[in-house]
Amino acid sequence: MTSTSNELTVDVIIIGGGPTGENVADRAVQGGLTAAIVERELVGGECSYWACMPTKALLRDAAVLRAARALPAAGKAITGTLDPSAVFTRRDQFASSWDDSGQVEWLDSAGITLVRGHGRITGTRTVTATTDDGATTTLKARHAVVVATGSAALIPPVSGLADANPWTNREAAGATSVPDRLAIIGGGVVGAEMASAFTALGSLVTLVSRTRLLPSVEEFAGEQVADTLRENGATLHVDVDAVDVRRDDSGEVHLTLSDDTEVTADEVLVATGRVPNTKDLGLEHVGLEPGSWLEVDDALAVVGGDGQLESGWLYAAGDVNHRALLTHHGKYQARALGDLIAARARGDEPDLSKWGRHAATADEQAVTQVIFTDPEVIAVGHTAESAEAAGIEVGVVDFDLGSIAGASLHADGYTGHARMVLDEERKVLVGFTAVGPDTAEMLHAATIAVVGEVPLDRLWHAVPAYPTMSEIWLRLLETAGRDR
Ligand SMILES: Cc1cc2nc3c(=O)[nH]c(=O)nc-3n(C[C@H](O)[C@H](O)[C@H](O)COP(=O)(O)OP(=O)(O)OC[C@H]3O[C@@H](n4cnc5c(N)ncnc54)[C@H](O)[C@@H]3O)c2cc1C
Ligand SMILES: NC(=O)c1ccc[n+]([C@@H]2O[C@H](COP(=O)([O-])OP(=O)(O)OC[C@H]3O[C@@H](n4cnc5c(N)ncnc54)[C@H](O)[C@@H]3O)[C@@H](O)[C@H]2O)c1
Repeated sequence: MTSTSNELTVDVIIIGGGPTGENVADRAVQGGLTAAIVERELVGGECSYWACMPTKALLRDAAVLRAARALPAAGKAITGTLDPSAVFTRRDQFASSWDDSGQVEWLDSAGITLVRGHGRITGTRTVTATTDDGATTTLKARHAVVVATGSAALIPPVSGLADANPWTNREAAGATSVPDRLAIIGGGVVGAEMASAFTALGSLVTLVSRTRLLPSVEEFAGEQVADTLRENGATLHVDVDAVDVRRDDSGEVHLTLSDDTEVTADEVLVATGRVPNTKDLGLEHVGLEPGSWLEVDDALAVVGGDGQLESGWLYAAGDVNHRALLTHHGKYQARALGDLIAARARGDEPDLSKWGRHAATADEQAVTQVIFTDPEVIAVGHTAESAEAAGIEVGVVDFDLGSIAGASLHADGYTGHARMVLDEERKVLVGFTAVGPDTAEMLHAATIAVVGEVPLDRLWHAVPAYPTMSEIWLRLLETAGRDR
């Protein structure tokens, strides 16, 4: 059988049909351009099938159960335990049973062309997509090529680990049974969320972390999550590395830690960060290093290379540019970039000023994140430490979230904490972090305050309703003092 080869010319080619790629294409089409997405696996990307959605579905039932158990009468009404198979069934729905036909329908309805296959840059404004059976499509872009190929789990060079058949986020998100004993290497967001999920599902979890738990957020938040994990039966080894991992003939996995502790488990999950999906992308054709994160300028145009990129036709958005490895930030970049490519195609100058239409300023000043652990962590903008490092005149204001009337109504024994980080010179909020059950939906108020650079004296006029947990804002302001 001979393989087929096709040719296609469009205005914009997007390699990678994850949330970022889909949104770049959508905005470009809305801007009057034609767009084609090249996707080698499932349209919808890591987020839809092996990351955000399925993992949050694994966590949700346990969160509801906990909330009910925190109230005496509701708690009494709960007579059973969590049924993992029912959790997995609902998770399957949220991963669309790993079938992307719904997303493909959406692409059709949005007027975006889908080309199945592995995309490689083969020249200036040229991408070749190759399917598993060797069929190729050569795509030419009139205006731009966007790399939105995302990231994959990093398997660190720990002796024996790669041969021990470790789980990555894919096996954890798609688990069909609950291991009796689960070892997790990595105490970042994936490690902490999956420790919460599998502890609730019934695994005996042992988490090994090189750093304190959740090192990217304020220390108090990681500490409360660590305390809760321990209370729920997990074992945490912090400030140690896994140095050796072996799976024996019986299927058990044995980990040796840098402090000589031995851990035995049924499965080991690697959650030690991400690598960019750029290894086999043809980057060498434009003088870039295969396997590297793609560095971009303010317009999200890829910088470096051997001179072929000078006319600014190659862009990178989402995880692959390493600005903020979060779906909502990838989509935010995508909206700015799709509009920017359309503007440049019309001959218009993009608006790259701070907070301008085509600038992804929030990636630098207001990254938002909800960590769906037990309890949840919410964060926007700076931590006290990162504000200090950025040369800001830092003011830190803390308050006990559990002492807010709304929180004590929400759950008996509610425990939580909140911090605002102030720029004392400009008298604005530059960061906010809180930890506590059911805080996720409280994040956006903080985001608006940070992005809007709302002066502190105006924030006093944003009156939180009584008795809600949002009264934390009033208490933080009172603690800061009106004449600060
Ligand atoms: C366990 C886990 C949980 C997470 N939870 C959250 C969360 O709750 N909230 C949140 O905001 N973020 C979360 N994230 C992060 C989030 O998943 C990523 O930030 C997001 O998926 C990035 O989107 P993207 O479009 O840039 O890349 P991806 O979603 O990785 O999509 C890239 C697409 O490109 C395709 N591709 C790659 N190379 C090629 C090629 N050469 N040719 C053709 N196609 C290619 C891939 O098949 C994929 O479909 C989580 C991550 C993990 C690992
Ligand atoms: N709710 C969410 O928003 C959400 C959920 C999951 C993942 N994500 C995103 O996915 C990305 C990847 O998450 P992640 O947890 O894999 O990475 P991460 O960078 O957040 O954490 C990795 C952790 O592993 C540790 N580590 C690295 N090598 C190690 C080793 N050899 N031994 C022991 N520990 C080691 C690091 O010190 C770090 O604490 C994050 O950037 C995160 O933003 C977001």
